[in-house]
Amino acid sequence: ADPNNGTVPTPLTNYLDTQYFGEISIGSPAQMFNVVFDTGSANLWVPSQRCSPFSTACFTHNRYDSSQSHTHVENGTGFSINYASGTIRGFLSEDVVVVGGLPVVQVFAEATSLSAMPFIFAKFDGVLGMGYPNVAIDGITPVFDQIMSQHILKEEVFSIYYSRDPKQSPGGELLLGGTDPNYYTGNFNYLETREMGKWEVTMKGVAVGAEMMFCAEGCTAVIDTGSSYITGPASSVSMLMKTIGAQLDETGYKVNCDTVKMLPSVTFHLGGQDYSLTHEDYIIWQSQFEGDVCIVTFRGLDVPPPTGPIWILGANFIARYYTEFDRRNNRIGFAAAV
Ligand SMILES: CCN(C(=O)c1cnc(C)nc1NCc1ccco1)[C@H]1CCCNC1
Repeated sequence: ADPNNGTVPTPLTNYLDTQYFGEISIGSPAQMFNVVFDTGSANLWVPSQRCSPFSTACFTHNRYDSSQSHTHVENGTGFSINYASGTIRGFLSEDVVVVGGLPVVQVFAEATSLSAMPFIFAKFDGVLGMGYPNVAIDGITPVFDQIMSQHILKEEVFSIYYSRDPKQSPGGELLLGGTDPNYYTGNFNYLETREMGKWEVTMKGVAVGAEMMFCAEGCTAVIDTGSSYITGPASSVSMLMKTIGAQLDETGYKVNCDTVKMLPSVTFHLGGQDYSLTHEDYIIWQSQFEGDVCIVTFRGLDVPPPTGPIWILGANFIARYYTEFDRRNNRIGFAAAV
């Protein structure tokens, strides 16, 4: 009998409340990798043993060596993926991938070049896309679709918990097949995904304090478990930051730590519900030797049409609102995280 009754948990590591990743294995014998479970993309990639020695981001991470795996199947098709934040190039391979103890035969990309920015800062090795198949590059069937076709999950959903306390262990949980009552309270509120095949919803407004400031006529919000921050159109975010007195420097927005307690909440109107973040949720307070630094976890990002303009709700939002991604009903559920 299945001890997890049709659900499969994977504990996640929380790195500074900005990177959350879990362990998978690829190949036989198992080669271990830390990956981000990313609803903002739909492909699996890990660094390759064959990556160029000049790719700093490559040799500082675990690399897949196909010559050491007797279940490896050659493919060789070219692969490249461009995130707003960086580029990955490589080629396709097939091997046994194990997620939460579940083996699937999976086509994935061996990355032979990773842009130094941002991947030299990555504590994870690769990315496991949890997006829909129609956004998968090279038309590859994503890992979660492979798992669904095994008909072992109680429900065709997966849920994500991100801890806000860097000292808490585990720092989060991916649960395939259901939701985990240990990590949320109250009921779920559901939103239909806006467009088939993307983890995005229609947002009805963004308020600062009690005042509606953006997206009053409606806009798109992507729920991206692989993004650290909340991003919005650069002009809107810069107005929002001015309202809370934040200054932009080369690493992002910061506020004077003395003002943090008085900062207003920022509220996202989604599906008839208000999802508010307080300063506890959107400020990362770092004590550094030259004094405390208070980072605002919002970033300006202009995504070009037709995809943009969009808001991206990332880890800081998910840490406050436990999120269920429902492939059966094409909807996203939010509940208050514990
Ligand atoms: C993974 C690539 N992503 C990042 O935003 C990103 C980049 N570089 C670093 C160093 N970290 C990132 N995310 C850390 C993280 C883990 C969980 C929450 O945030 C995005 C690209 C767009 C699709 N969605 C994912």
